Amino acid sequence: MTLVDRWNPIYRCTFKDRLSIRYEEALPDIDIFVCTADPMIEPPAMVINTVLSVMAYDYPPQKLNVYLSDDGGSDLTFYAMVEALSFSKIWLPFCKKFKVEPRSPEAYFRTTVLEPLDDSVKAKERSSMKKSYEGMKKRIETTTKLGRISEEIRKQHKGFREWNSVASRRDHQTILQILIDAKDPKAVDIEGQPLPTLVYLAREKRPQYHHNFKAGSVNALIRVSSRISNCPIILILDCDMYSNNSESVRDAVCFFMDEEKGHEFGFVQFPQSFENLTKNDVYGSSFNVLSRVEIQGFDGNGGPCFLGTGCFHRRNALCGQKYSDQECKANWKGWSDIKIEECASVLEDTSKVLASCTYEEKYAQWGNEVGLKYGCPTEDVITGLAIQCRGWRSIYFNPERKGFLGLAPTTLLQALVQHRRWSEGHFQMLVSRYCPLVYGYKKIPLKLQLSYCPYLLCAPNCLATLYYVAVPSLCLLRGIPLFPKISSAWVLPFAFVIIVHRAYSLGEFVCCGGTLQGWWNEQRMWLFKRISSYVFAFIDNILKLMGFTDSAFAITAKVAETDVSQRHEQELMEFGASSPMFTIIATLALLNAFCFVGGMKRVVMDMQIWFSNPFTLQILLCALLVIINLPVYQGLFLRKDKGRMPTSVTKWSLMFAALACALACY
Ligand SMILES: O=c1ccn([C@@H]2O[C@H](COP(=O)(O)OP(=O)(O)O[C@H]3O[C@H](CO)[C@@H](O)[C@H](O)[C@H]3O)[C@@H](O)[C@H]2O)c(=O)[nH]1
Ligand SMILES: [Mn+2]
Repeated sequence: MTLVDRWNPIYRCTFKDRLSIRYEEALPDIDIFVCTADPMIEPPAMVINTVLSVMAYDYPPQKLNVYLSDDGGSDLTFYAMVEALSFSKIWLPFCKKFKVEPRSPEAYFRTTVLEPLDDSVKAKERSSMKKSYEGMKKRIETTTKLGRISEEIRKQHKGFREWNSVASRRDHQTILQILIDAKDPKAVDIEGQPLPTLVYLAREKRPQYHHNFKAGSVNALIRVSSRISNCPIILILDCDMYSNNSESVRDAVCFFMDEEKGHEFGFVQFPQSFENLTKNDVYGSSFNVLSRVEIQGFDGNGGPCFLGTGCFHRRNALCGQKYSDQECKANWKGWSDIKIEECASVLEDTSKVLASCTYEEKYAQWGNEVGLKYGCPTEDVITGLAIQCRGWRSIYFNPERKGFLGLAPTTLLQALVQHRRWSEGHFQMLVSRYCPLVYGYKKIPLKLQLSYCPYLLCAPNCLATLYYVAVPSLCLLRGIPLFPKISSAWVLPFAFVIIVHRAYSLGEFVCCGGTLQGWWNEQRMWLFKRISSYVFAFIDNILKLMGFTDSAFAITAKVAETDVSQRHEQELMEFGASSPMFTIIATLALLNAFCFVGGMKRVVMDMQIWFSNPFTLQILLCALLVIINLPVYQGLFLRKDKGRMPTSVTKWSLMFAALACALACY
């Protein structure tokens, strides 16, 4: 299915030195959007690390504008931003002086502990910087734990007063605070260098208005930033995706400023990479093959999809402008020069209305033709497709040193819930008017339309998988042969395809930097996703089509309790919670174990050699399922830690599996 992505991969590189020589003065301004939604799931200390890492980009600071959208509307996050504001004054000069990498303080102090420090000046400055950072982190974490802001802190910034009138996180006015205003001559770091603009926004929330999750938040940012800085290039980031490479902005600008083709590019997508993966990646979330093979192929077919984070957009393209050859070519370097003169307090007052609930009622094209699209859990993919259909090309750039690093889920349930959201969004896209084959017809190349399809078809795929994990095994138990004998010539083509396909997948996985065990884990996740996430996504979609439910956005947790993260490091699969998804997984695992035992009994009693036994293939399939499910049996019966399967899941799944087997036998 994904063959179409493997035809014509494109690998890109940039020449940043030439960019500086030719265009250092003409570099475009950049708006950077960071989205956060909940101070408990996404700790403010982590959020500001992302913010600090992008403020410290190796780029003229007066050309950088960093916006944080806080859908949690939390003064705890705002407090962290106030702390970040003062910390940036020492952090940015430090980064530039010693060319520090990565520029998220947390990641820097964690990853470079072992680096030998022969340079004593650096050593001294670094340890004092570390102290300041840890002091700040401590203050933020204590406040977050406390859950409210003390009187003393309140006095630090006028912005805290806004929270006097906040009823709840779902019911409050727009809060907009320009924390650093680059036009203010006093906004400098300790060495007197200018600082990037820093803005905090919590858009208005009212219970009677749908807020459209991340898409709504990005769209509010697009409008607010258009008043404050209006930069031609926008970088969109999730709050956990810190910049791991201080030159990424220059990389992206290299594409947009390309003299021949630059004017055609709508967005430049970097891969999603993660910093918290274990060696063998138990939940198969590394996306190694995806980001090193498949999206490269997407690029070759006409441009990668938009992945929601780590992506540089051309503002015009994102805001609905159609690509037109002459027009765009004529002003490929003419980045808008409208300088905004108003001072921060005026801007704060006049821009608030842009983030209000009622604004989009008046301008209904938002969320439709303009900005990110609403109504789909994978708003990013749909939006990317729409931009491509407006004639823009997109670029995939996967540099040696990763541009951004984020956090992957650390428990099985979170991983499955994330895939449920994704597959639900994808399937929804397939059956909506945004189906690439319909929406993209004659607008984008056929091969690009086809490239989208394998991902969009995930959810309905669950039906075939459900059939193959249950029916052959039950038939084995009952004594109905389904597959040809292994001596039959019919077996050959199937065996050939299966073996070659899996061998190729293994080879590819290892070439992309995975391990053998990692591949095996991915096969298990492949199965689990198909029998749980995709099933629910499929059902949800059907219900939605019939108008019963509405899709939600379950935010992926970014922190785990100590014992959970310990088990994650030991690569123990984390069950822990009771969820219907686990019940399905456990039921099918047990069912196959029962059928395997029953099937073996039959074979032993029949005394037929395996070569001419009609059940050999069924037994093999069943055995394979038992082997791949080993961690499930462990979680059900052997483990004693908190990450084991909850007893209720064990009970129900035993009952269901026994019932199914009983029905099959009699
Ligand atoms: O109401 C909301 C919900 C989420 N977010 C933010 O959206 C981002 C992504 O959410 P997360 O829970 O981390 O979801 P993931 O599954 O990790 O996100 C992936 O998938 C999403 C689409 O499903 C994309 O939007 C993301 O960019 C992509 O990283 C986070 O920064 C959130 O703070 C909001 O701003 N408002
Ligand atoms: Mn995430």
